[in-house]
Amino acid sequence: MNVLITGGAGFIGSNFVKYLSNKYPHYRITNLDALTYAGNLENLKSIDTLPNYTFVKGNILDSSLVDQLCGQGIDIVLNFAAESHVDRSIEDPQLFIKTNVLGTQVLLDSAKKHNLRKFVQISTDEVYGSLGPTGLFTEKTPLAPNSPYSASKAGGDLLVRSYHETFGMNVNITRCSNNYGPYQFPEKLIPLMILRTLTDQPLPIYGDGLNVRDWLYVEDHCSAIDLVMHQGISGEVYNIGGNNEKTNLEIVRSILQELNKPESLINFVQDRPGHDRRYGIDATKIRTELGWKPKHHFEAGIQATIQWYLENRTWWERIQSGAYRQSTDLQVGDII
Ligand SMILES: Cc1cn([C@H]2C[C@H](O)[C@@H](COP(=O)(O)OP(=O)(O)O[C@H]3O[C@H](CO)[C@@H](O)[C@H](O)[C@H]3O)O2)c(=O)[nH]c1=O
Repeated sequence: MNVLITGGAGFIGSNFVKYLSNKYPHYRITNLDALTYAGNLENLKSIDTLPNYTFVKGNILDSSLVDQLCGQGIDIVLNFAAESHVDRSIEDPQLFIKTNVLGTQVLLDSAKKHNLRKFVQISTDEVYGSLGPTGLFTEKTPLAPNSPYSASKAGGDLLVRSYHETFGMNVNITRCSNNYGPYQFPEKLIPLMILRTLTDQPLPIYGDGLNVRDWLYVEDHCSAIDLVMHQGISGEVYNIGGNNEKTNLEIVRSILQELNKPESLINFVQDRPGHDRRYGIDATKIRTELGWKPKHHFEAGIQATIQWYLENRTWWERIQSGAYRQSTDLQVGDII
C-alpha cells in the first residue's frame, strides 16, 4: 500500500503517520506538509529515518507538486491538511477557504486524474453547527457551519461528496469531535491551558465556560481512520466521537486539579464570536458497521496528556526556537 498523507506534520496528522507506520511497517508513506506554524518535523522525529517514509515540503494548493506525487503509484490519499483554528478563521477567513476548499479540490482533481483507489477526507463535527442541551449529530444532520473555519471544512466535504456523485470516485469523509493528546499545538484549549497552568499564567475562558465539547484521545481518532481507510464503504460519511462531553470549565478544572494549582488562575474573558454552544457526536455507525471502539477513558487520557506536556516542556521551547529542522530550512518540493 502506497499512502499519501497531507498535513502529516500537524497534531492529528503526525499522530496518524506514526500510528500507520507502526501498525503497517510495510506501507509506503509520503507525507506532504506545508510546514505552516502548526506543523513541525519535530513531531515526526521518531520515524523520519524509516526507509519507507518520505517527507515532502509543499502545499496542497500546489497542483503540479500534488500531481507529481499522485502520479507516483499512490493508492490512497488521506487529507489531514487544513487550517484548523476557529479563532484564526475569524481573523483571516480567506486563508481557510484557500487551504480547506481549494486545496481539497486540487487533491481531488489529482486523485481523479491518476485514478487513485481511494480518497479519505478528515473533517470535523463542526460542520453540523451547534446543538442545544440535548440531541447528537448523526451523519444525516444537515450541515450548518457557524464559523469561517467550519464553513470551509463543510465546503471541502461537499466537494468530496460531489466527486463521488459526479465522477464515481471512491471517497470517505470522517467527522470527528475535539481531539486531545501529545503534540497538539498550544493554541487549542487543552494544551494551552496545560502550558499556562504550568507557568502560573491566567487561563482565558471564553464567555461563561459552559460550552460543551465531546473529547476524544487522538489515538482513538487514528484507529477510527485506520478502519475507514481500509473498510469504509464508498461515498459514506463516518462520525467519530468519544461520547465524552465536558464543559470547558470542567476541562480546565481537571487540569488545575491534576497539576495542583489554584482555581484563581481561571480568567473569564470576552466570548468568541459565533461560539458554538455544544457538540455531541453519535458514533453508532462507525461502531456498528466498522466495529470501532475507543480505548482511552478521558481520566486516563487527560492524565497521559498532562504527563506528556510535563515531560516534553522542551518540545514547545524547541518548536518556538526552531531548534529542530525548521520549515525555513526546506524549500517547496524538497524531499527528505
Ligand atoms: C483556545 C480557547 C478555547 N476556549 C474554548 C472555545 C471552545 O468552546 C473550546 C475548545 O476550543 P478550541 O480548542 O479552539 O477548539 P474548537 O473551537 O472546539 O475546535 C476544535 O475542535 C474541532 C472539532 O470539534 C476541530 O475541527 C477544530 O479544528 C479544533 O480546533 O474551548 C476557551 O474558552 N479559551 C481559549 O483560550
